[in-house]
Amino acid sequence: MPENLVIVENLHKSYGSVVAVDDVSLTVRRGEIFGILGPNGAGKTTTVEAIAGLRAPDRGTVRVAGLDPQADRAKTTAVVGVQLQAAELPERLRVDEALELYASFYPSPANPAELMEKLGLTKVRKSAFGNLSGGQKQRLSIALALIGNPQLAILDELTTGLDPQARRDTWELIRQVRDSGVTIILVTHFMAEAEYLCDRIAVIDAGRVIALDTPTGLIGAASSGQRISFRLTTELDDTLLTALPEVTTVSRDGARIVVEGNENLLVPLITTLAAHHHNPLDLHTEHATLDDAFLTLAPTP
Ligand SMILES: Nc1ncnc2c1ncn2[C@@H]1O[C@H](COP(=O)(O)OP(=O)(O)OP(=O)(O)O)[C@@H](O)[C@H]1O
Repeated sequence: MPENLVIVENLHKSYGSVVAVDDVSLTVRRGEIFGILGPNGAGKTTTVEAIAGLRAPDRGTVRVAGLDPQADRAKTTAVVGVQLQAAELPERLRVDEALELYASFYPSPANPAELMEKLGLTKVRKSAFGNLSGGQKQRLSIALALIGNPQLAILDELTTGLDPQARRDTWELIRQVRDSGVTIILVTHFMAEAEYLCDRIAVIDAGRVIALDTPTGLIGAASSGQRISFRLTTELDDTLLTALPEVTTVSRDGARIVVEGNENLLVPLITTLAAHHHNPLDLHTEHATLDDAFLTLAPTP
């Protein structure tokens, strides 16, 4: 089996005069949770729709398990499960009916009862779609993406609108799905979600991939490292600190002194302060997060 399940090369798609995807290239490895992150309108949904065979690219190539999703539509449908943004079902359709209906579209579907059990839907199997909670609707949409026994599941804006507990539960579910052997592409706006779940992330902005790395790699590449703040009751000569090779900036935030620098900042900072009889109070260290990296990579205009 090839290691790369999805290969996208130089994908381009316009809607009239709007360039949705300008030039996207990426590969998704078998067995990973691959995140696609980007601001509104960046081209994320169009990219995953092209991978699923739901959009014909204007230019470029897409391969999923060696198939061309446009030319091999039927075969691709059997390989890719899609949970797209705001998927709505008829209000009165019951959970078990929805799964049985979707199962009938696939050549070798999963067993609906087993899937309901796995996704915690057994209790609500006789409930109508319209009566489900947000979290239950989301779990049903994941179940529908998995009913065809896909190799690849595409999940778009999976946890939007869910409360923190339901979001956490969904994250655990996604990990279980991956551990059962399904490769996952996750489109998300939530940095914490991408940081927690994804093995690698492509950051897309204005139709192009502007960064592609592990969450840790992205954070390291885009941030200056560490930020430490504290108060002093003594007067500080900033040059004491700016002279340290680990320090990049020294600034003030009200009464607090804020020092930014690399990951090794803490020890030289404290020893230098102590050597000059400064006693830092209320000291906080902050590490950069994916949020910081994202704002550096794709700042809002
Ligand atoms: N069917 C369509 N017809 C015309 N323009 C479209 C269509 N679908 C998307 N667009 C435009 O293409 C651009 C990219 O849209 P796309 O939905 O791929 O971005 P996105 O990154 O998924 O955005 P969001 O995070 O807001 O869902 C946007 O400017 C959008 O308005």
